[in-house]
Amino acid sequence: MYAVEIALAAAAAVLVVCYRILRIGSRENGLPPGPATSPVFGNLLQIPTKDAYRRFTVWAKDFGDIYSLKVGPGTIVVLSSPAAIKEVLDKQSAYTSDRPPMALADLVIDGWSLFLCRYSDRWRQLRKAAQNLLAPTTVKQYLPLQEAESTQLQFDILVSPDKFYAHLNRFSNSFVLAIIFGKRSPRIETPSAKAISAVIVRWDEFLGPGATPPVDIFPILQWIPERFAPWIKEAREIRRLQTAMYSELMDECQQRTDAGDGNFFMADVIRDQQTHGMTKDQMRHLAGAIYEAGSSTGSCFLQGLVLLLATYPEVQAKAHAEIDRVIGEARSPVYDDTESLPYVRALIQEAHRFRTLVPLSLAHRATRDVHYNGYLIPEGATLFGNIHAVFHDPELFDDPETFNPDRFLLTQHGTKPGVDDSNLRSTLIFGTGRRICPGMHLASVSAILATMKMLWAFEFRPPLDPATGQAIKLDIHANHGAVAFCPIPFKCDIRCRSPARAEVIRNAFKVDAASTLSAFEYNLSKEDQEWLESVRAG
Ligand code: HEM
Repeated sequence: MYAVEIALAAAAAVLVVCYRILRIGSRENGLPPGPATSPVFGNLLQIPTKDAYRRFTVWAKDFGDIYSLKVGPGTIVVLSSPAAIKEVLDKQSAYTSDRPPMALADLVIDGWSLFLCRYSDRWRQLRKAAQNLLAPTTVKQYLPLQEAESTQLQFDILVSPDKFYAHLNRFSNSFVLAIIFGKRSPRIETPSAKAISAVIVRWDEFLGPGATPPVDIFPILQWIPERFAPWIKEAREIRRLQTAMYSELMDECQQRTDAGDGNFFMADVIRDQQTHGMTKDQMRHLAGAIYEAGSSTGSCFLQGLVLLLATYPEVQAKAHAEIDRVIGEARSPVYDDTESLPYVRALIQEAHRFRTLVPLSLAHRATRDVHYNGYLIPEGATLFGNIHAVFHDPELFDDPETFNPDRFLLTQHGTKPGVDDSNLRSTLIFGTGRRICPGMHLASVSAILATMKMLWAFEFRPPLDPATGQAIKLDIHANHGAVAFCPIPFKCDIRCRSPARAEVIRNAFKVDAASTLSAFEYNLSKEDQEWLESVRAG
């Protein structure tokens, strides 16, 4: 009899445990609606590891501007309208500015990456230091260097148009490297720049969805023995490579600072080490994170822009016409021309809308219960501001799948005339609340300079099929990258618009840009030096 009671109690206990396990992944009461869940996994298996933002936007159509996804025991809340994003991520940013924990990423950066850092005193410390580099007033000082680097961009594309994709990488990386570490990379083959890019690609892949097991959702996965967990080996290797390359750059900065040289960010950070209260390792992380966040975003945007220009010749023709009318052929555009080129500005806004660079922004995390429209966003929930869904909402934008810069000439945010756009802001592409991109001023200047100069100089066409002579259709939606939406390398038929323009570019690169650029040509390789001497003398 006694044995039967024990057996019944054990069976009941097993049932309760099974019930509890199977309840994992179910949507709790009060959460916003969302797609049906499966036991244990919730919606985890429905979230694609590639281009998840597309599925997120489809779900926004099905479930509205706030919906939830269950990933195991965790909750994701996706906000897909300007009002929801403003209310939750901007206005309540005191409670929605954390980042989700990333145990595996921390094996690489020890929690010291500005863009992945938890909302904490550490983040405030990093952000304050970054502000010194990226505040609008400081950014103005970089204008001569940005002008000169974009002149080199014109020169590089003129000389080897087939390598335009790599030239855009160099342009973006070199400039950010120069303002942080006081050292530019003059060629796409510059050895240090190549090494840094390779590590950044590896790190980006490591952070990509599906690249590593979801240990933050199912902590039990952390106990997988290291010999069966290649991702741990990869984390250690990335950490080793990052440490080696940033330490080398930091050591150079230290030597220059000691020698009284150093009109660049890391020199200031080293000089003010006491004020910033950071160790050498932490300074290295600060510099590395800003470099990683700032270099590839710029090139991804410009590569996407070239893709769009080649695909939409009628848009390109309008931009050319405006530039020709305002600037003419005798000189290349400069930053001060921006105000006189409304169509080019609209083109940049539309490129950001159409190919939203960071479609889901970066994940935020709620640090306390937050409410929106009667729904609960529980403490600990991961939050995504689905910028892509906003920019592709047919209620807001006329024919959103058409690339049409004119919409930004019609209304401030490109929305349909008469639509309430009071919750939109032009900086939405740069994220939200206290975590908004600190590099946005720098990025905006780089984008307009490079766009004006490329349009003035070149015509971009789809590549020709060597066998048929016919234009090859470009895929404007093919992309790679874990966070930023970057076009997969593609070919483009690029031609200088006239011999007179080619001459202006050559002179500007050899004469005007040389003195500005050479101030950042530090400790160059022999090959880099020889190349610079030959192109400047030539
Ligand atoms: C077109 C270019 C760029 C775009 C579209 C962009 C977009 C973004 C977005 C969406 C975020 C996430 C904001 C959030 O969590 O709500 C972000 C964060 C960040 N961006 Fe940018 N960015 C660009 C260029 C840059 C540049 C040039 C730099 C620096 C040189 C930079 C540095 C950062 C940093 C450090 C963060 C992390 C901020 C934090 O977590 O507090 N970005 N960016």
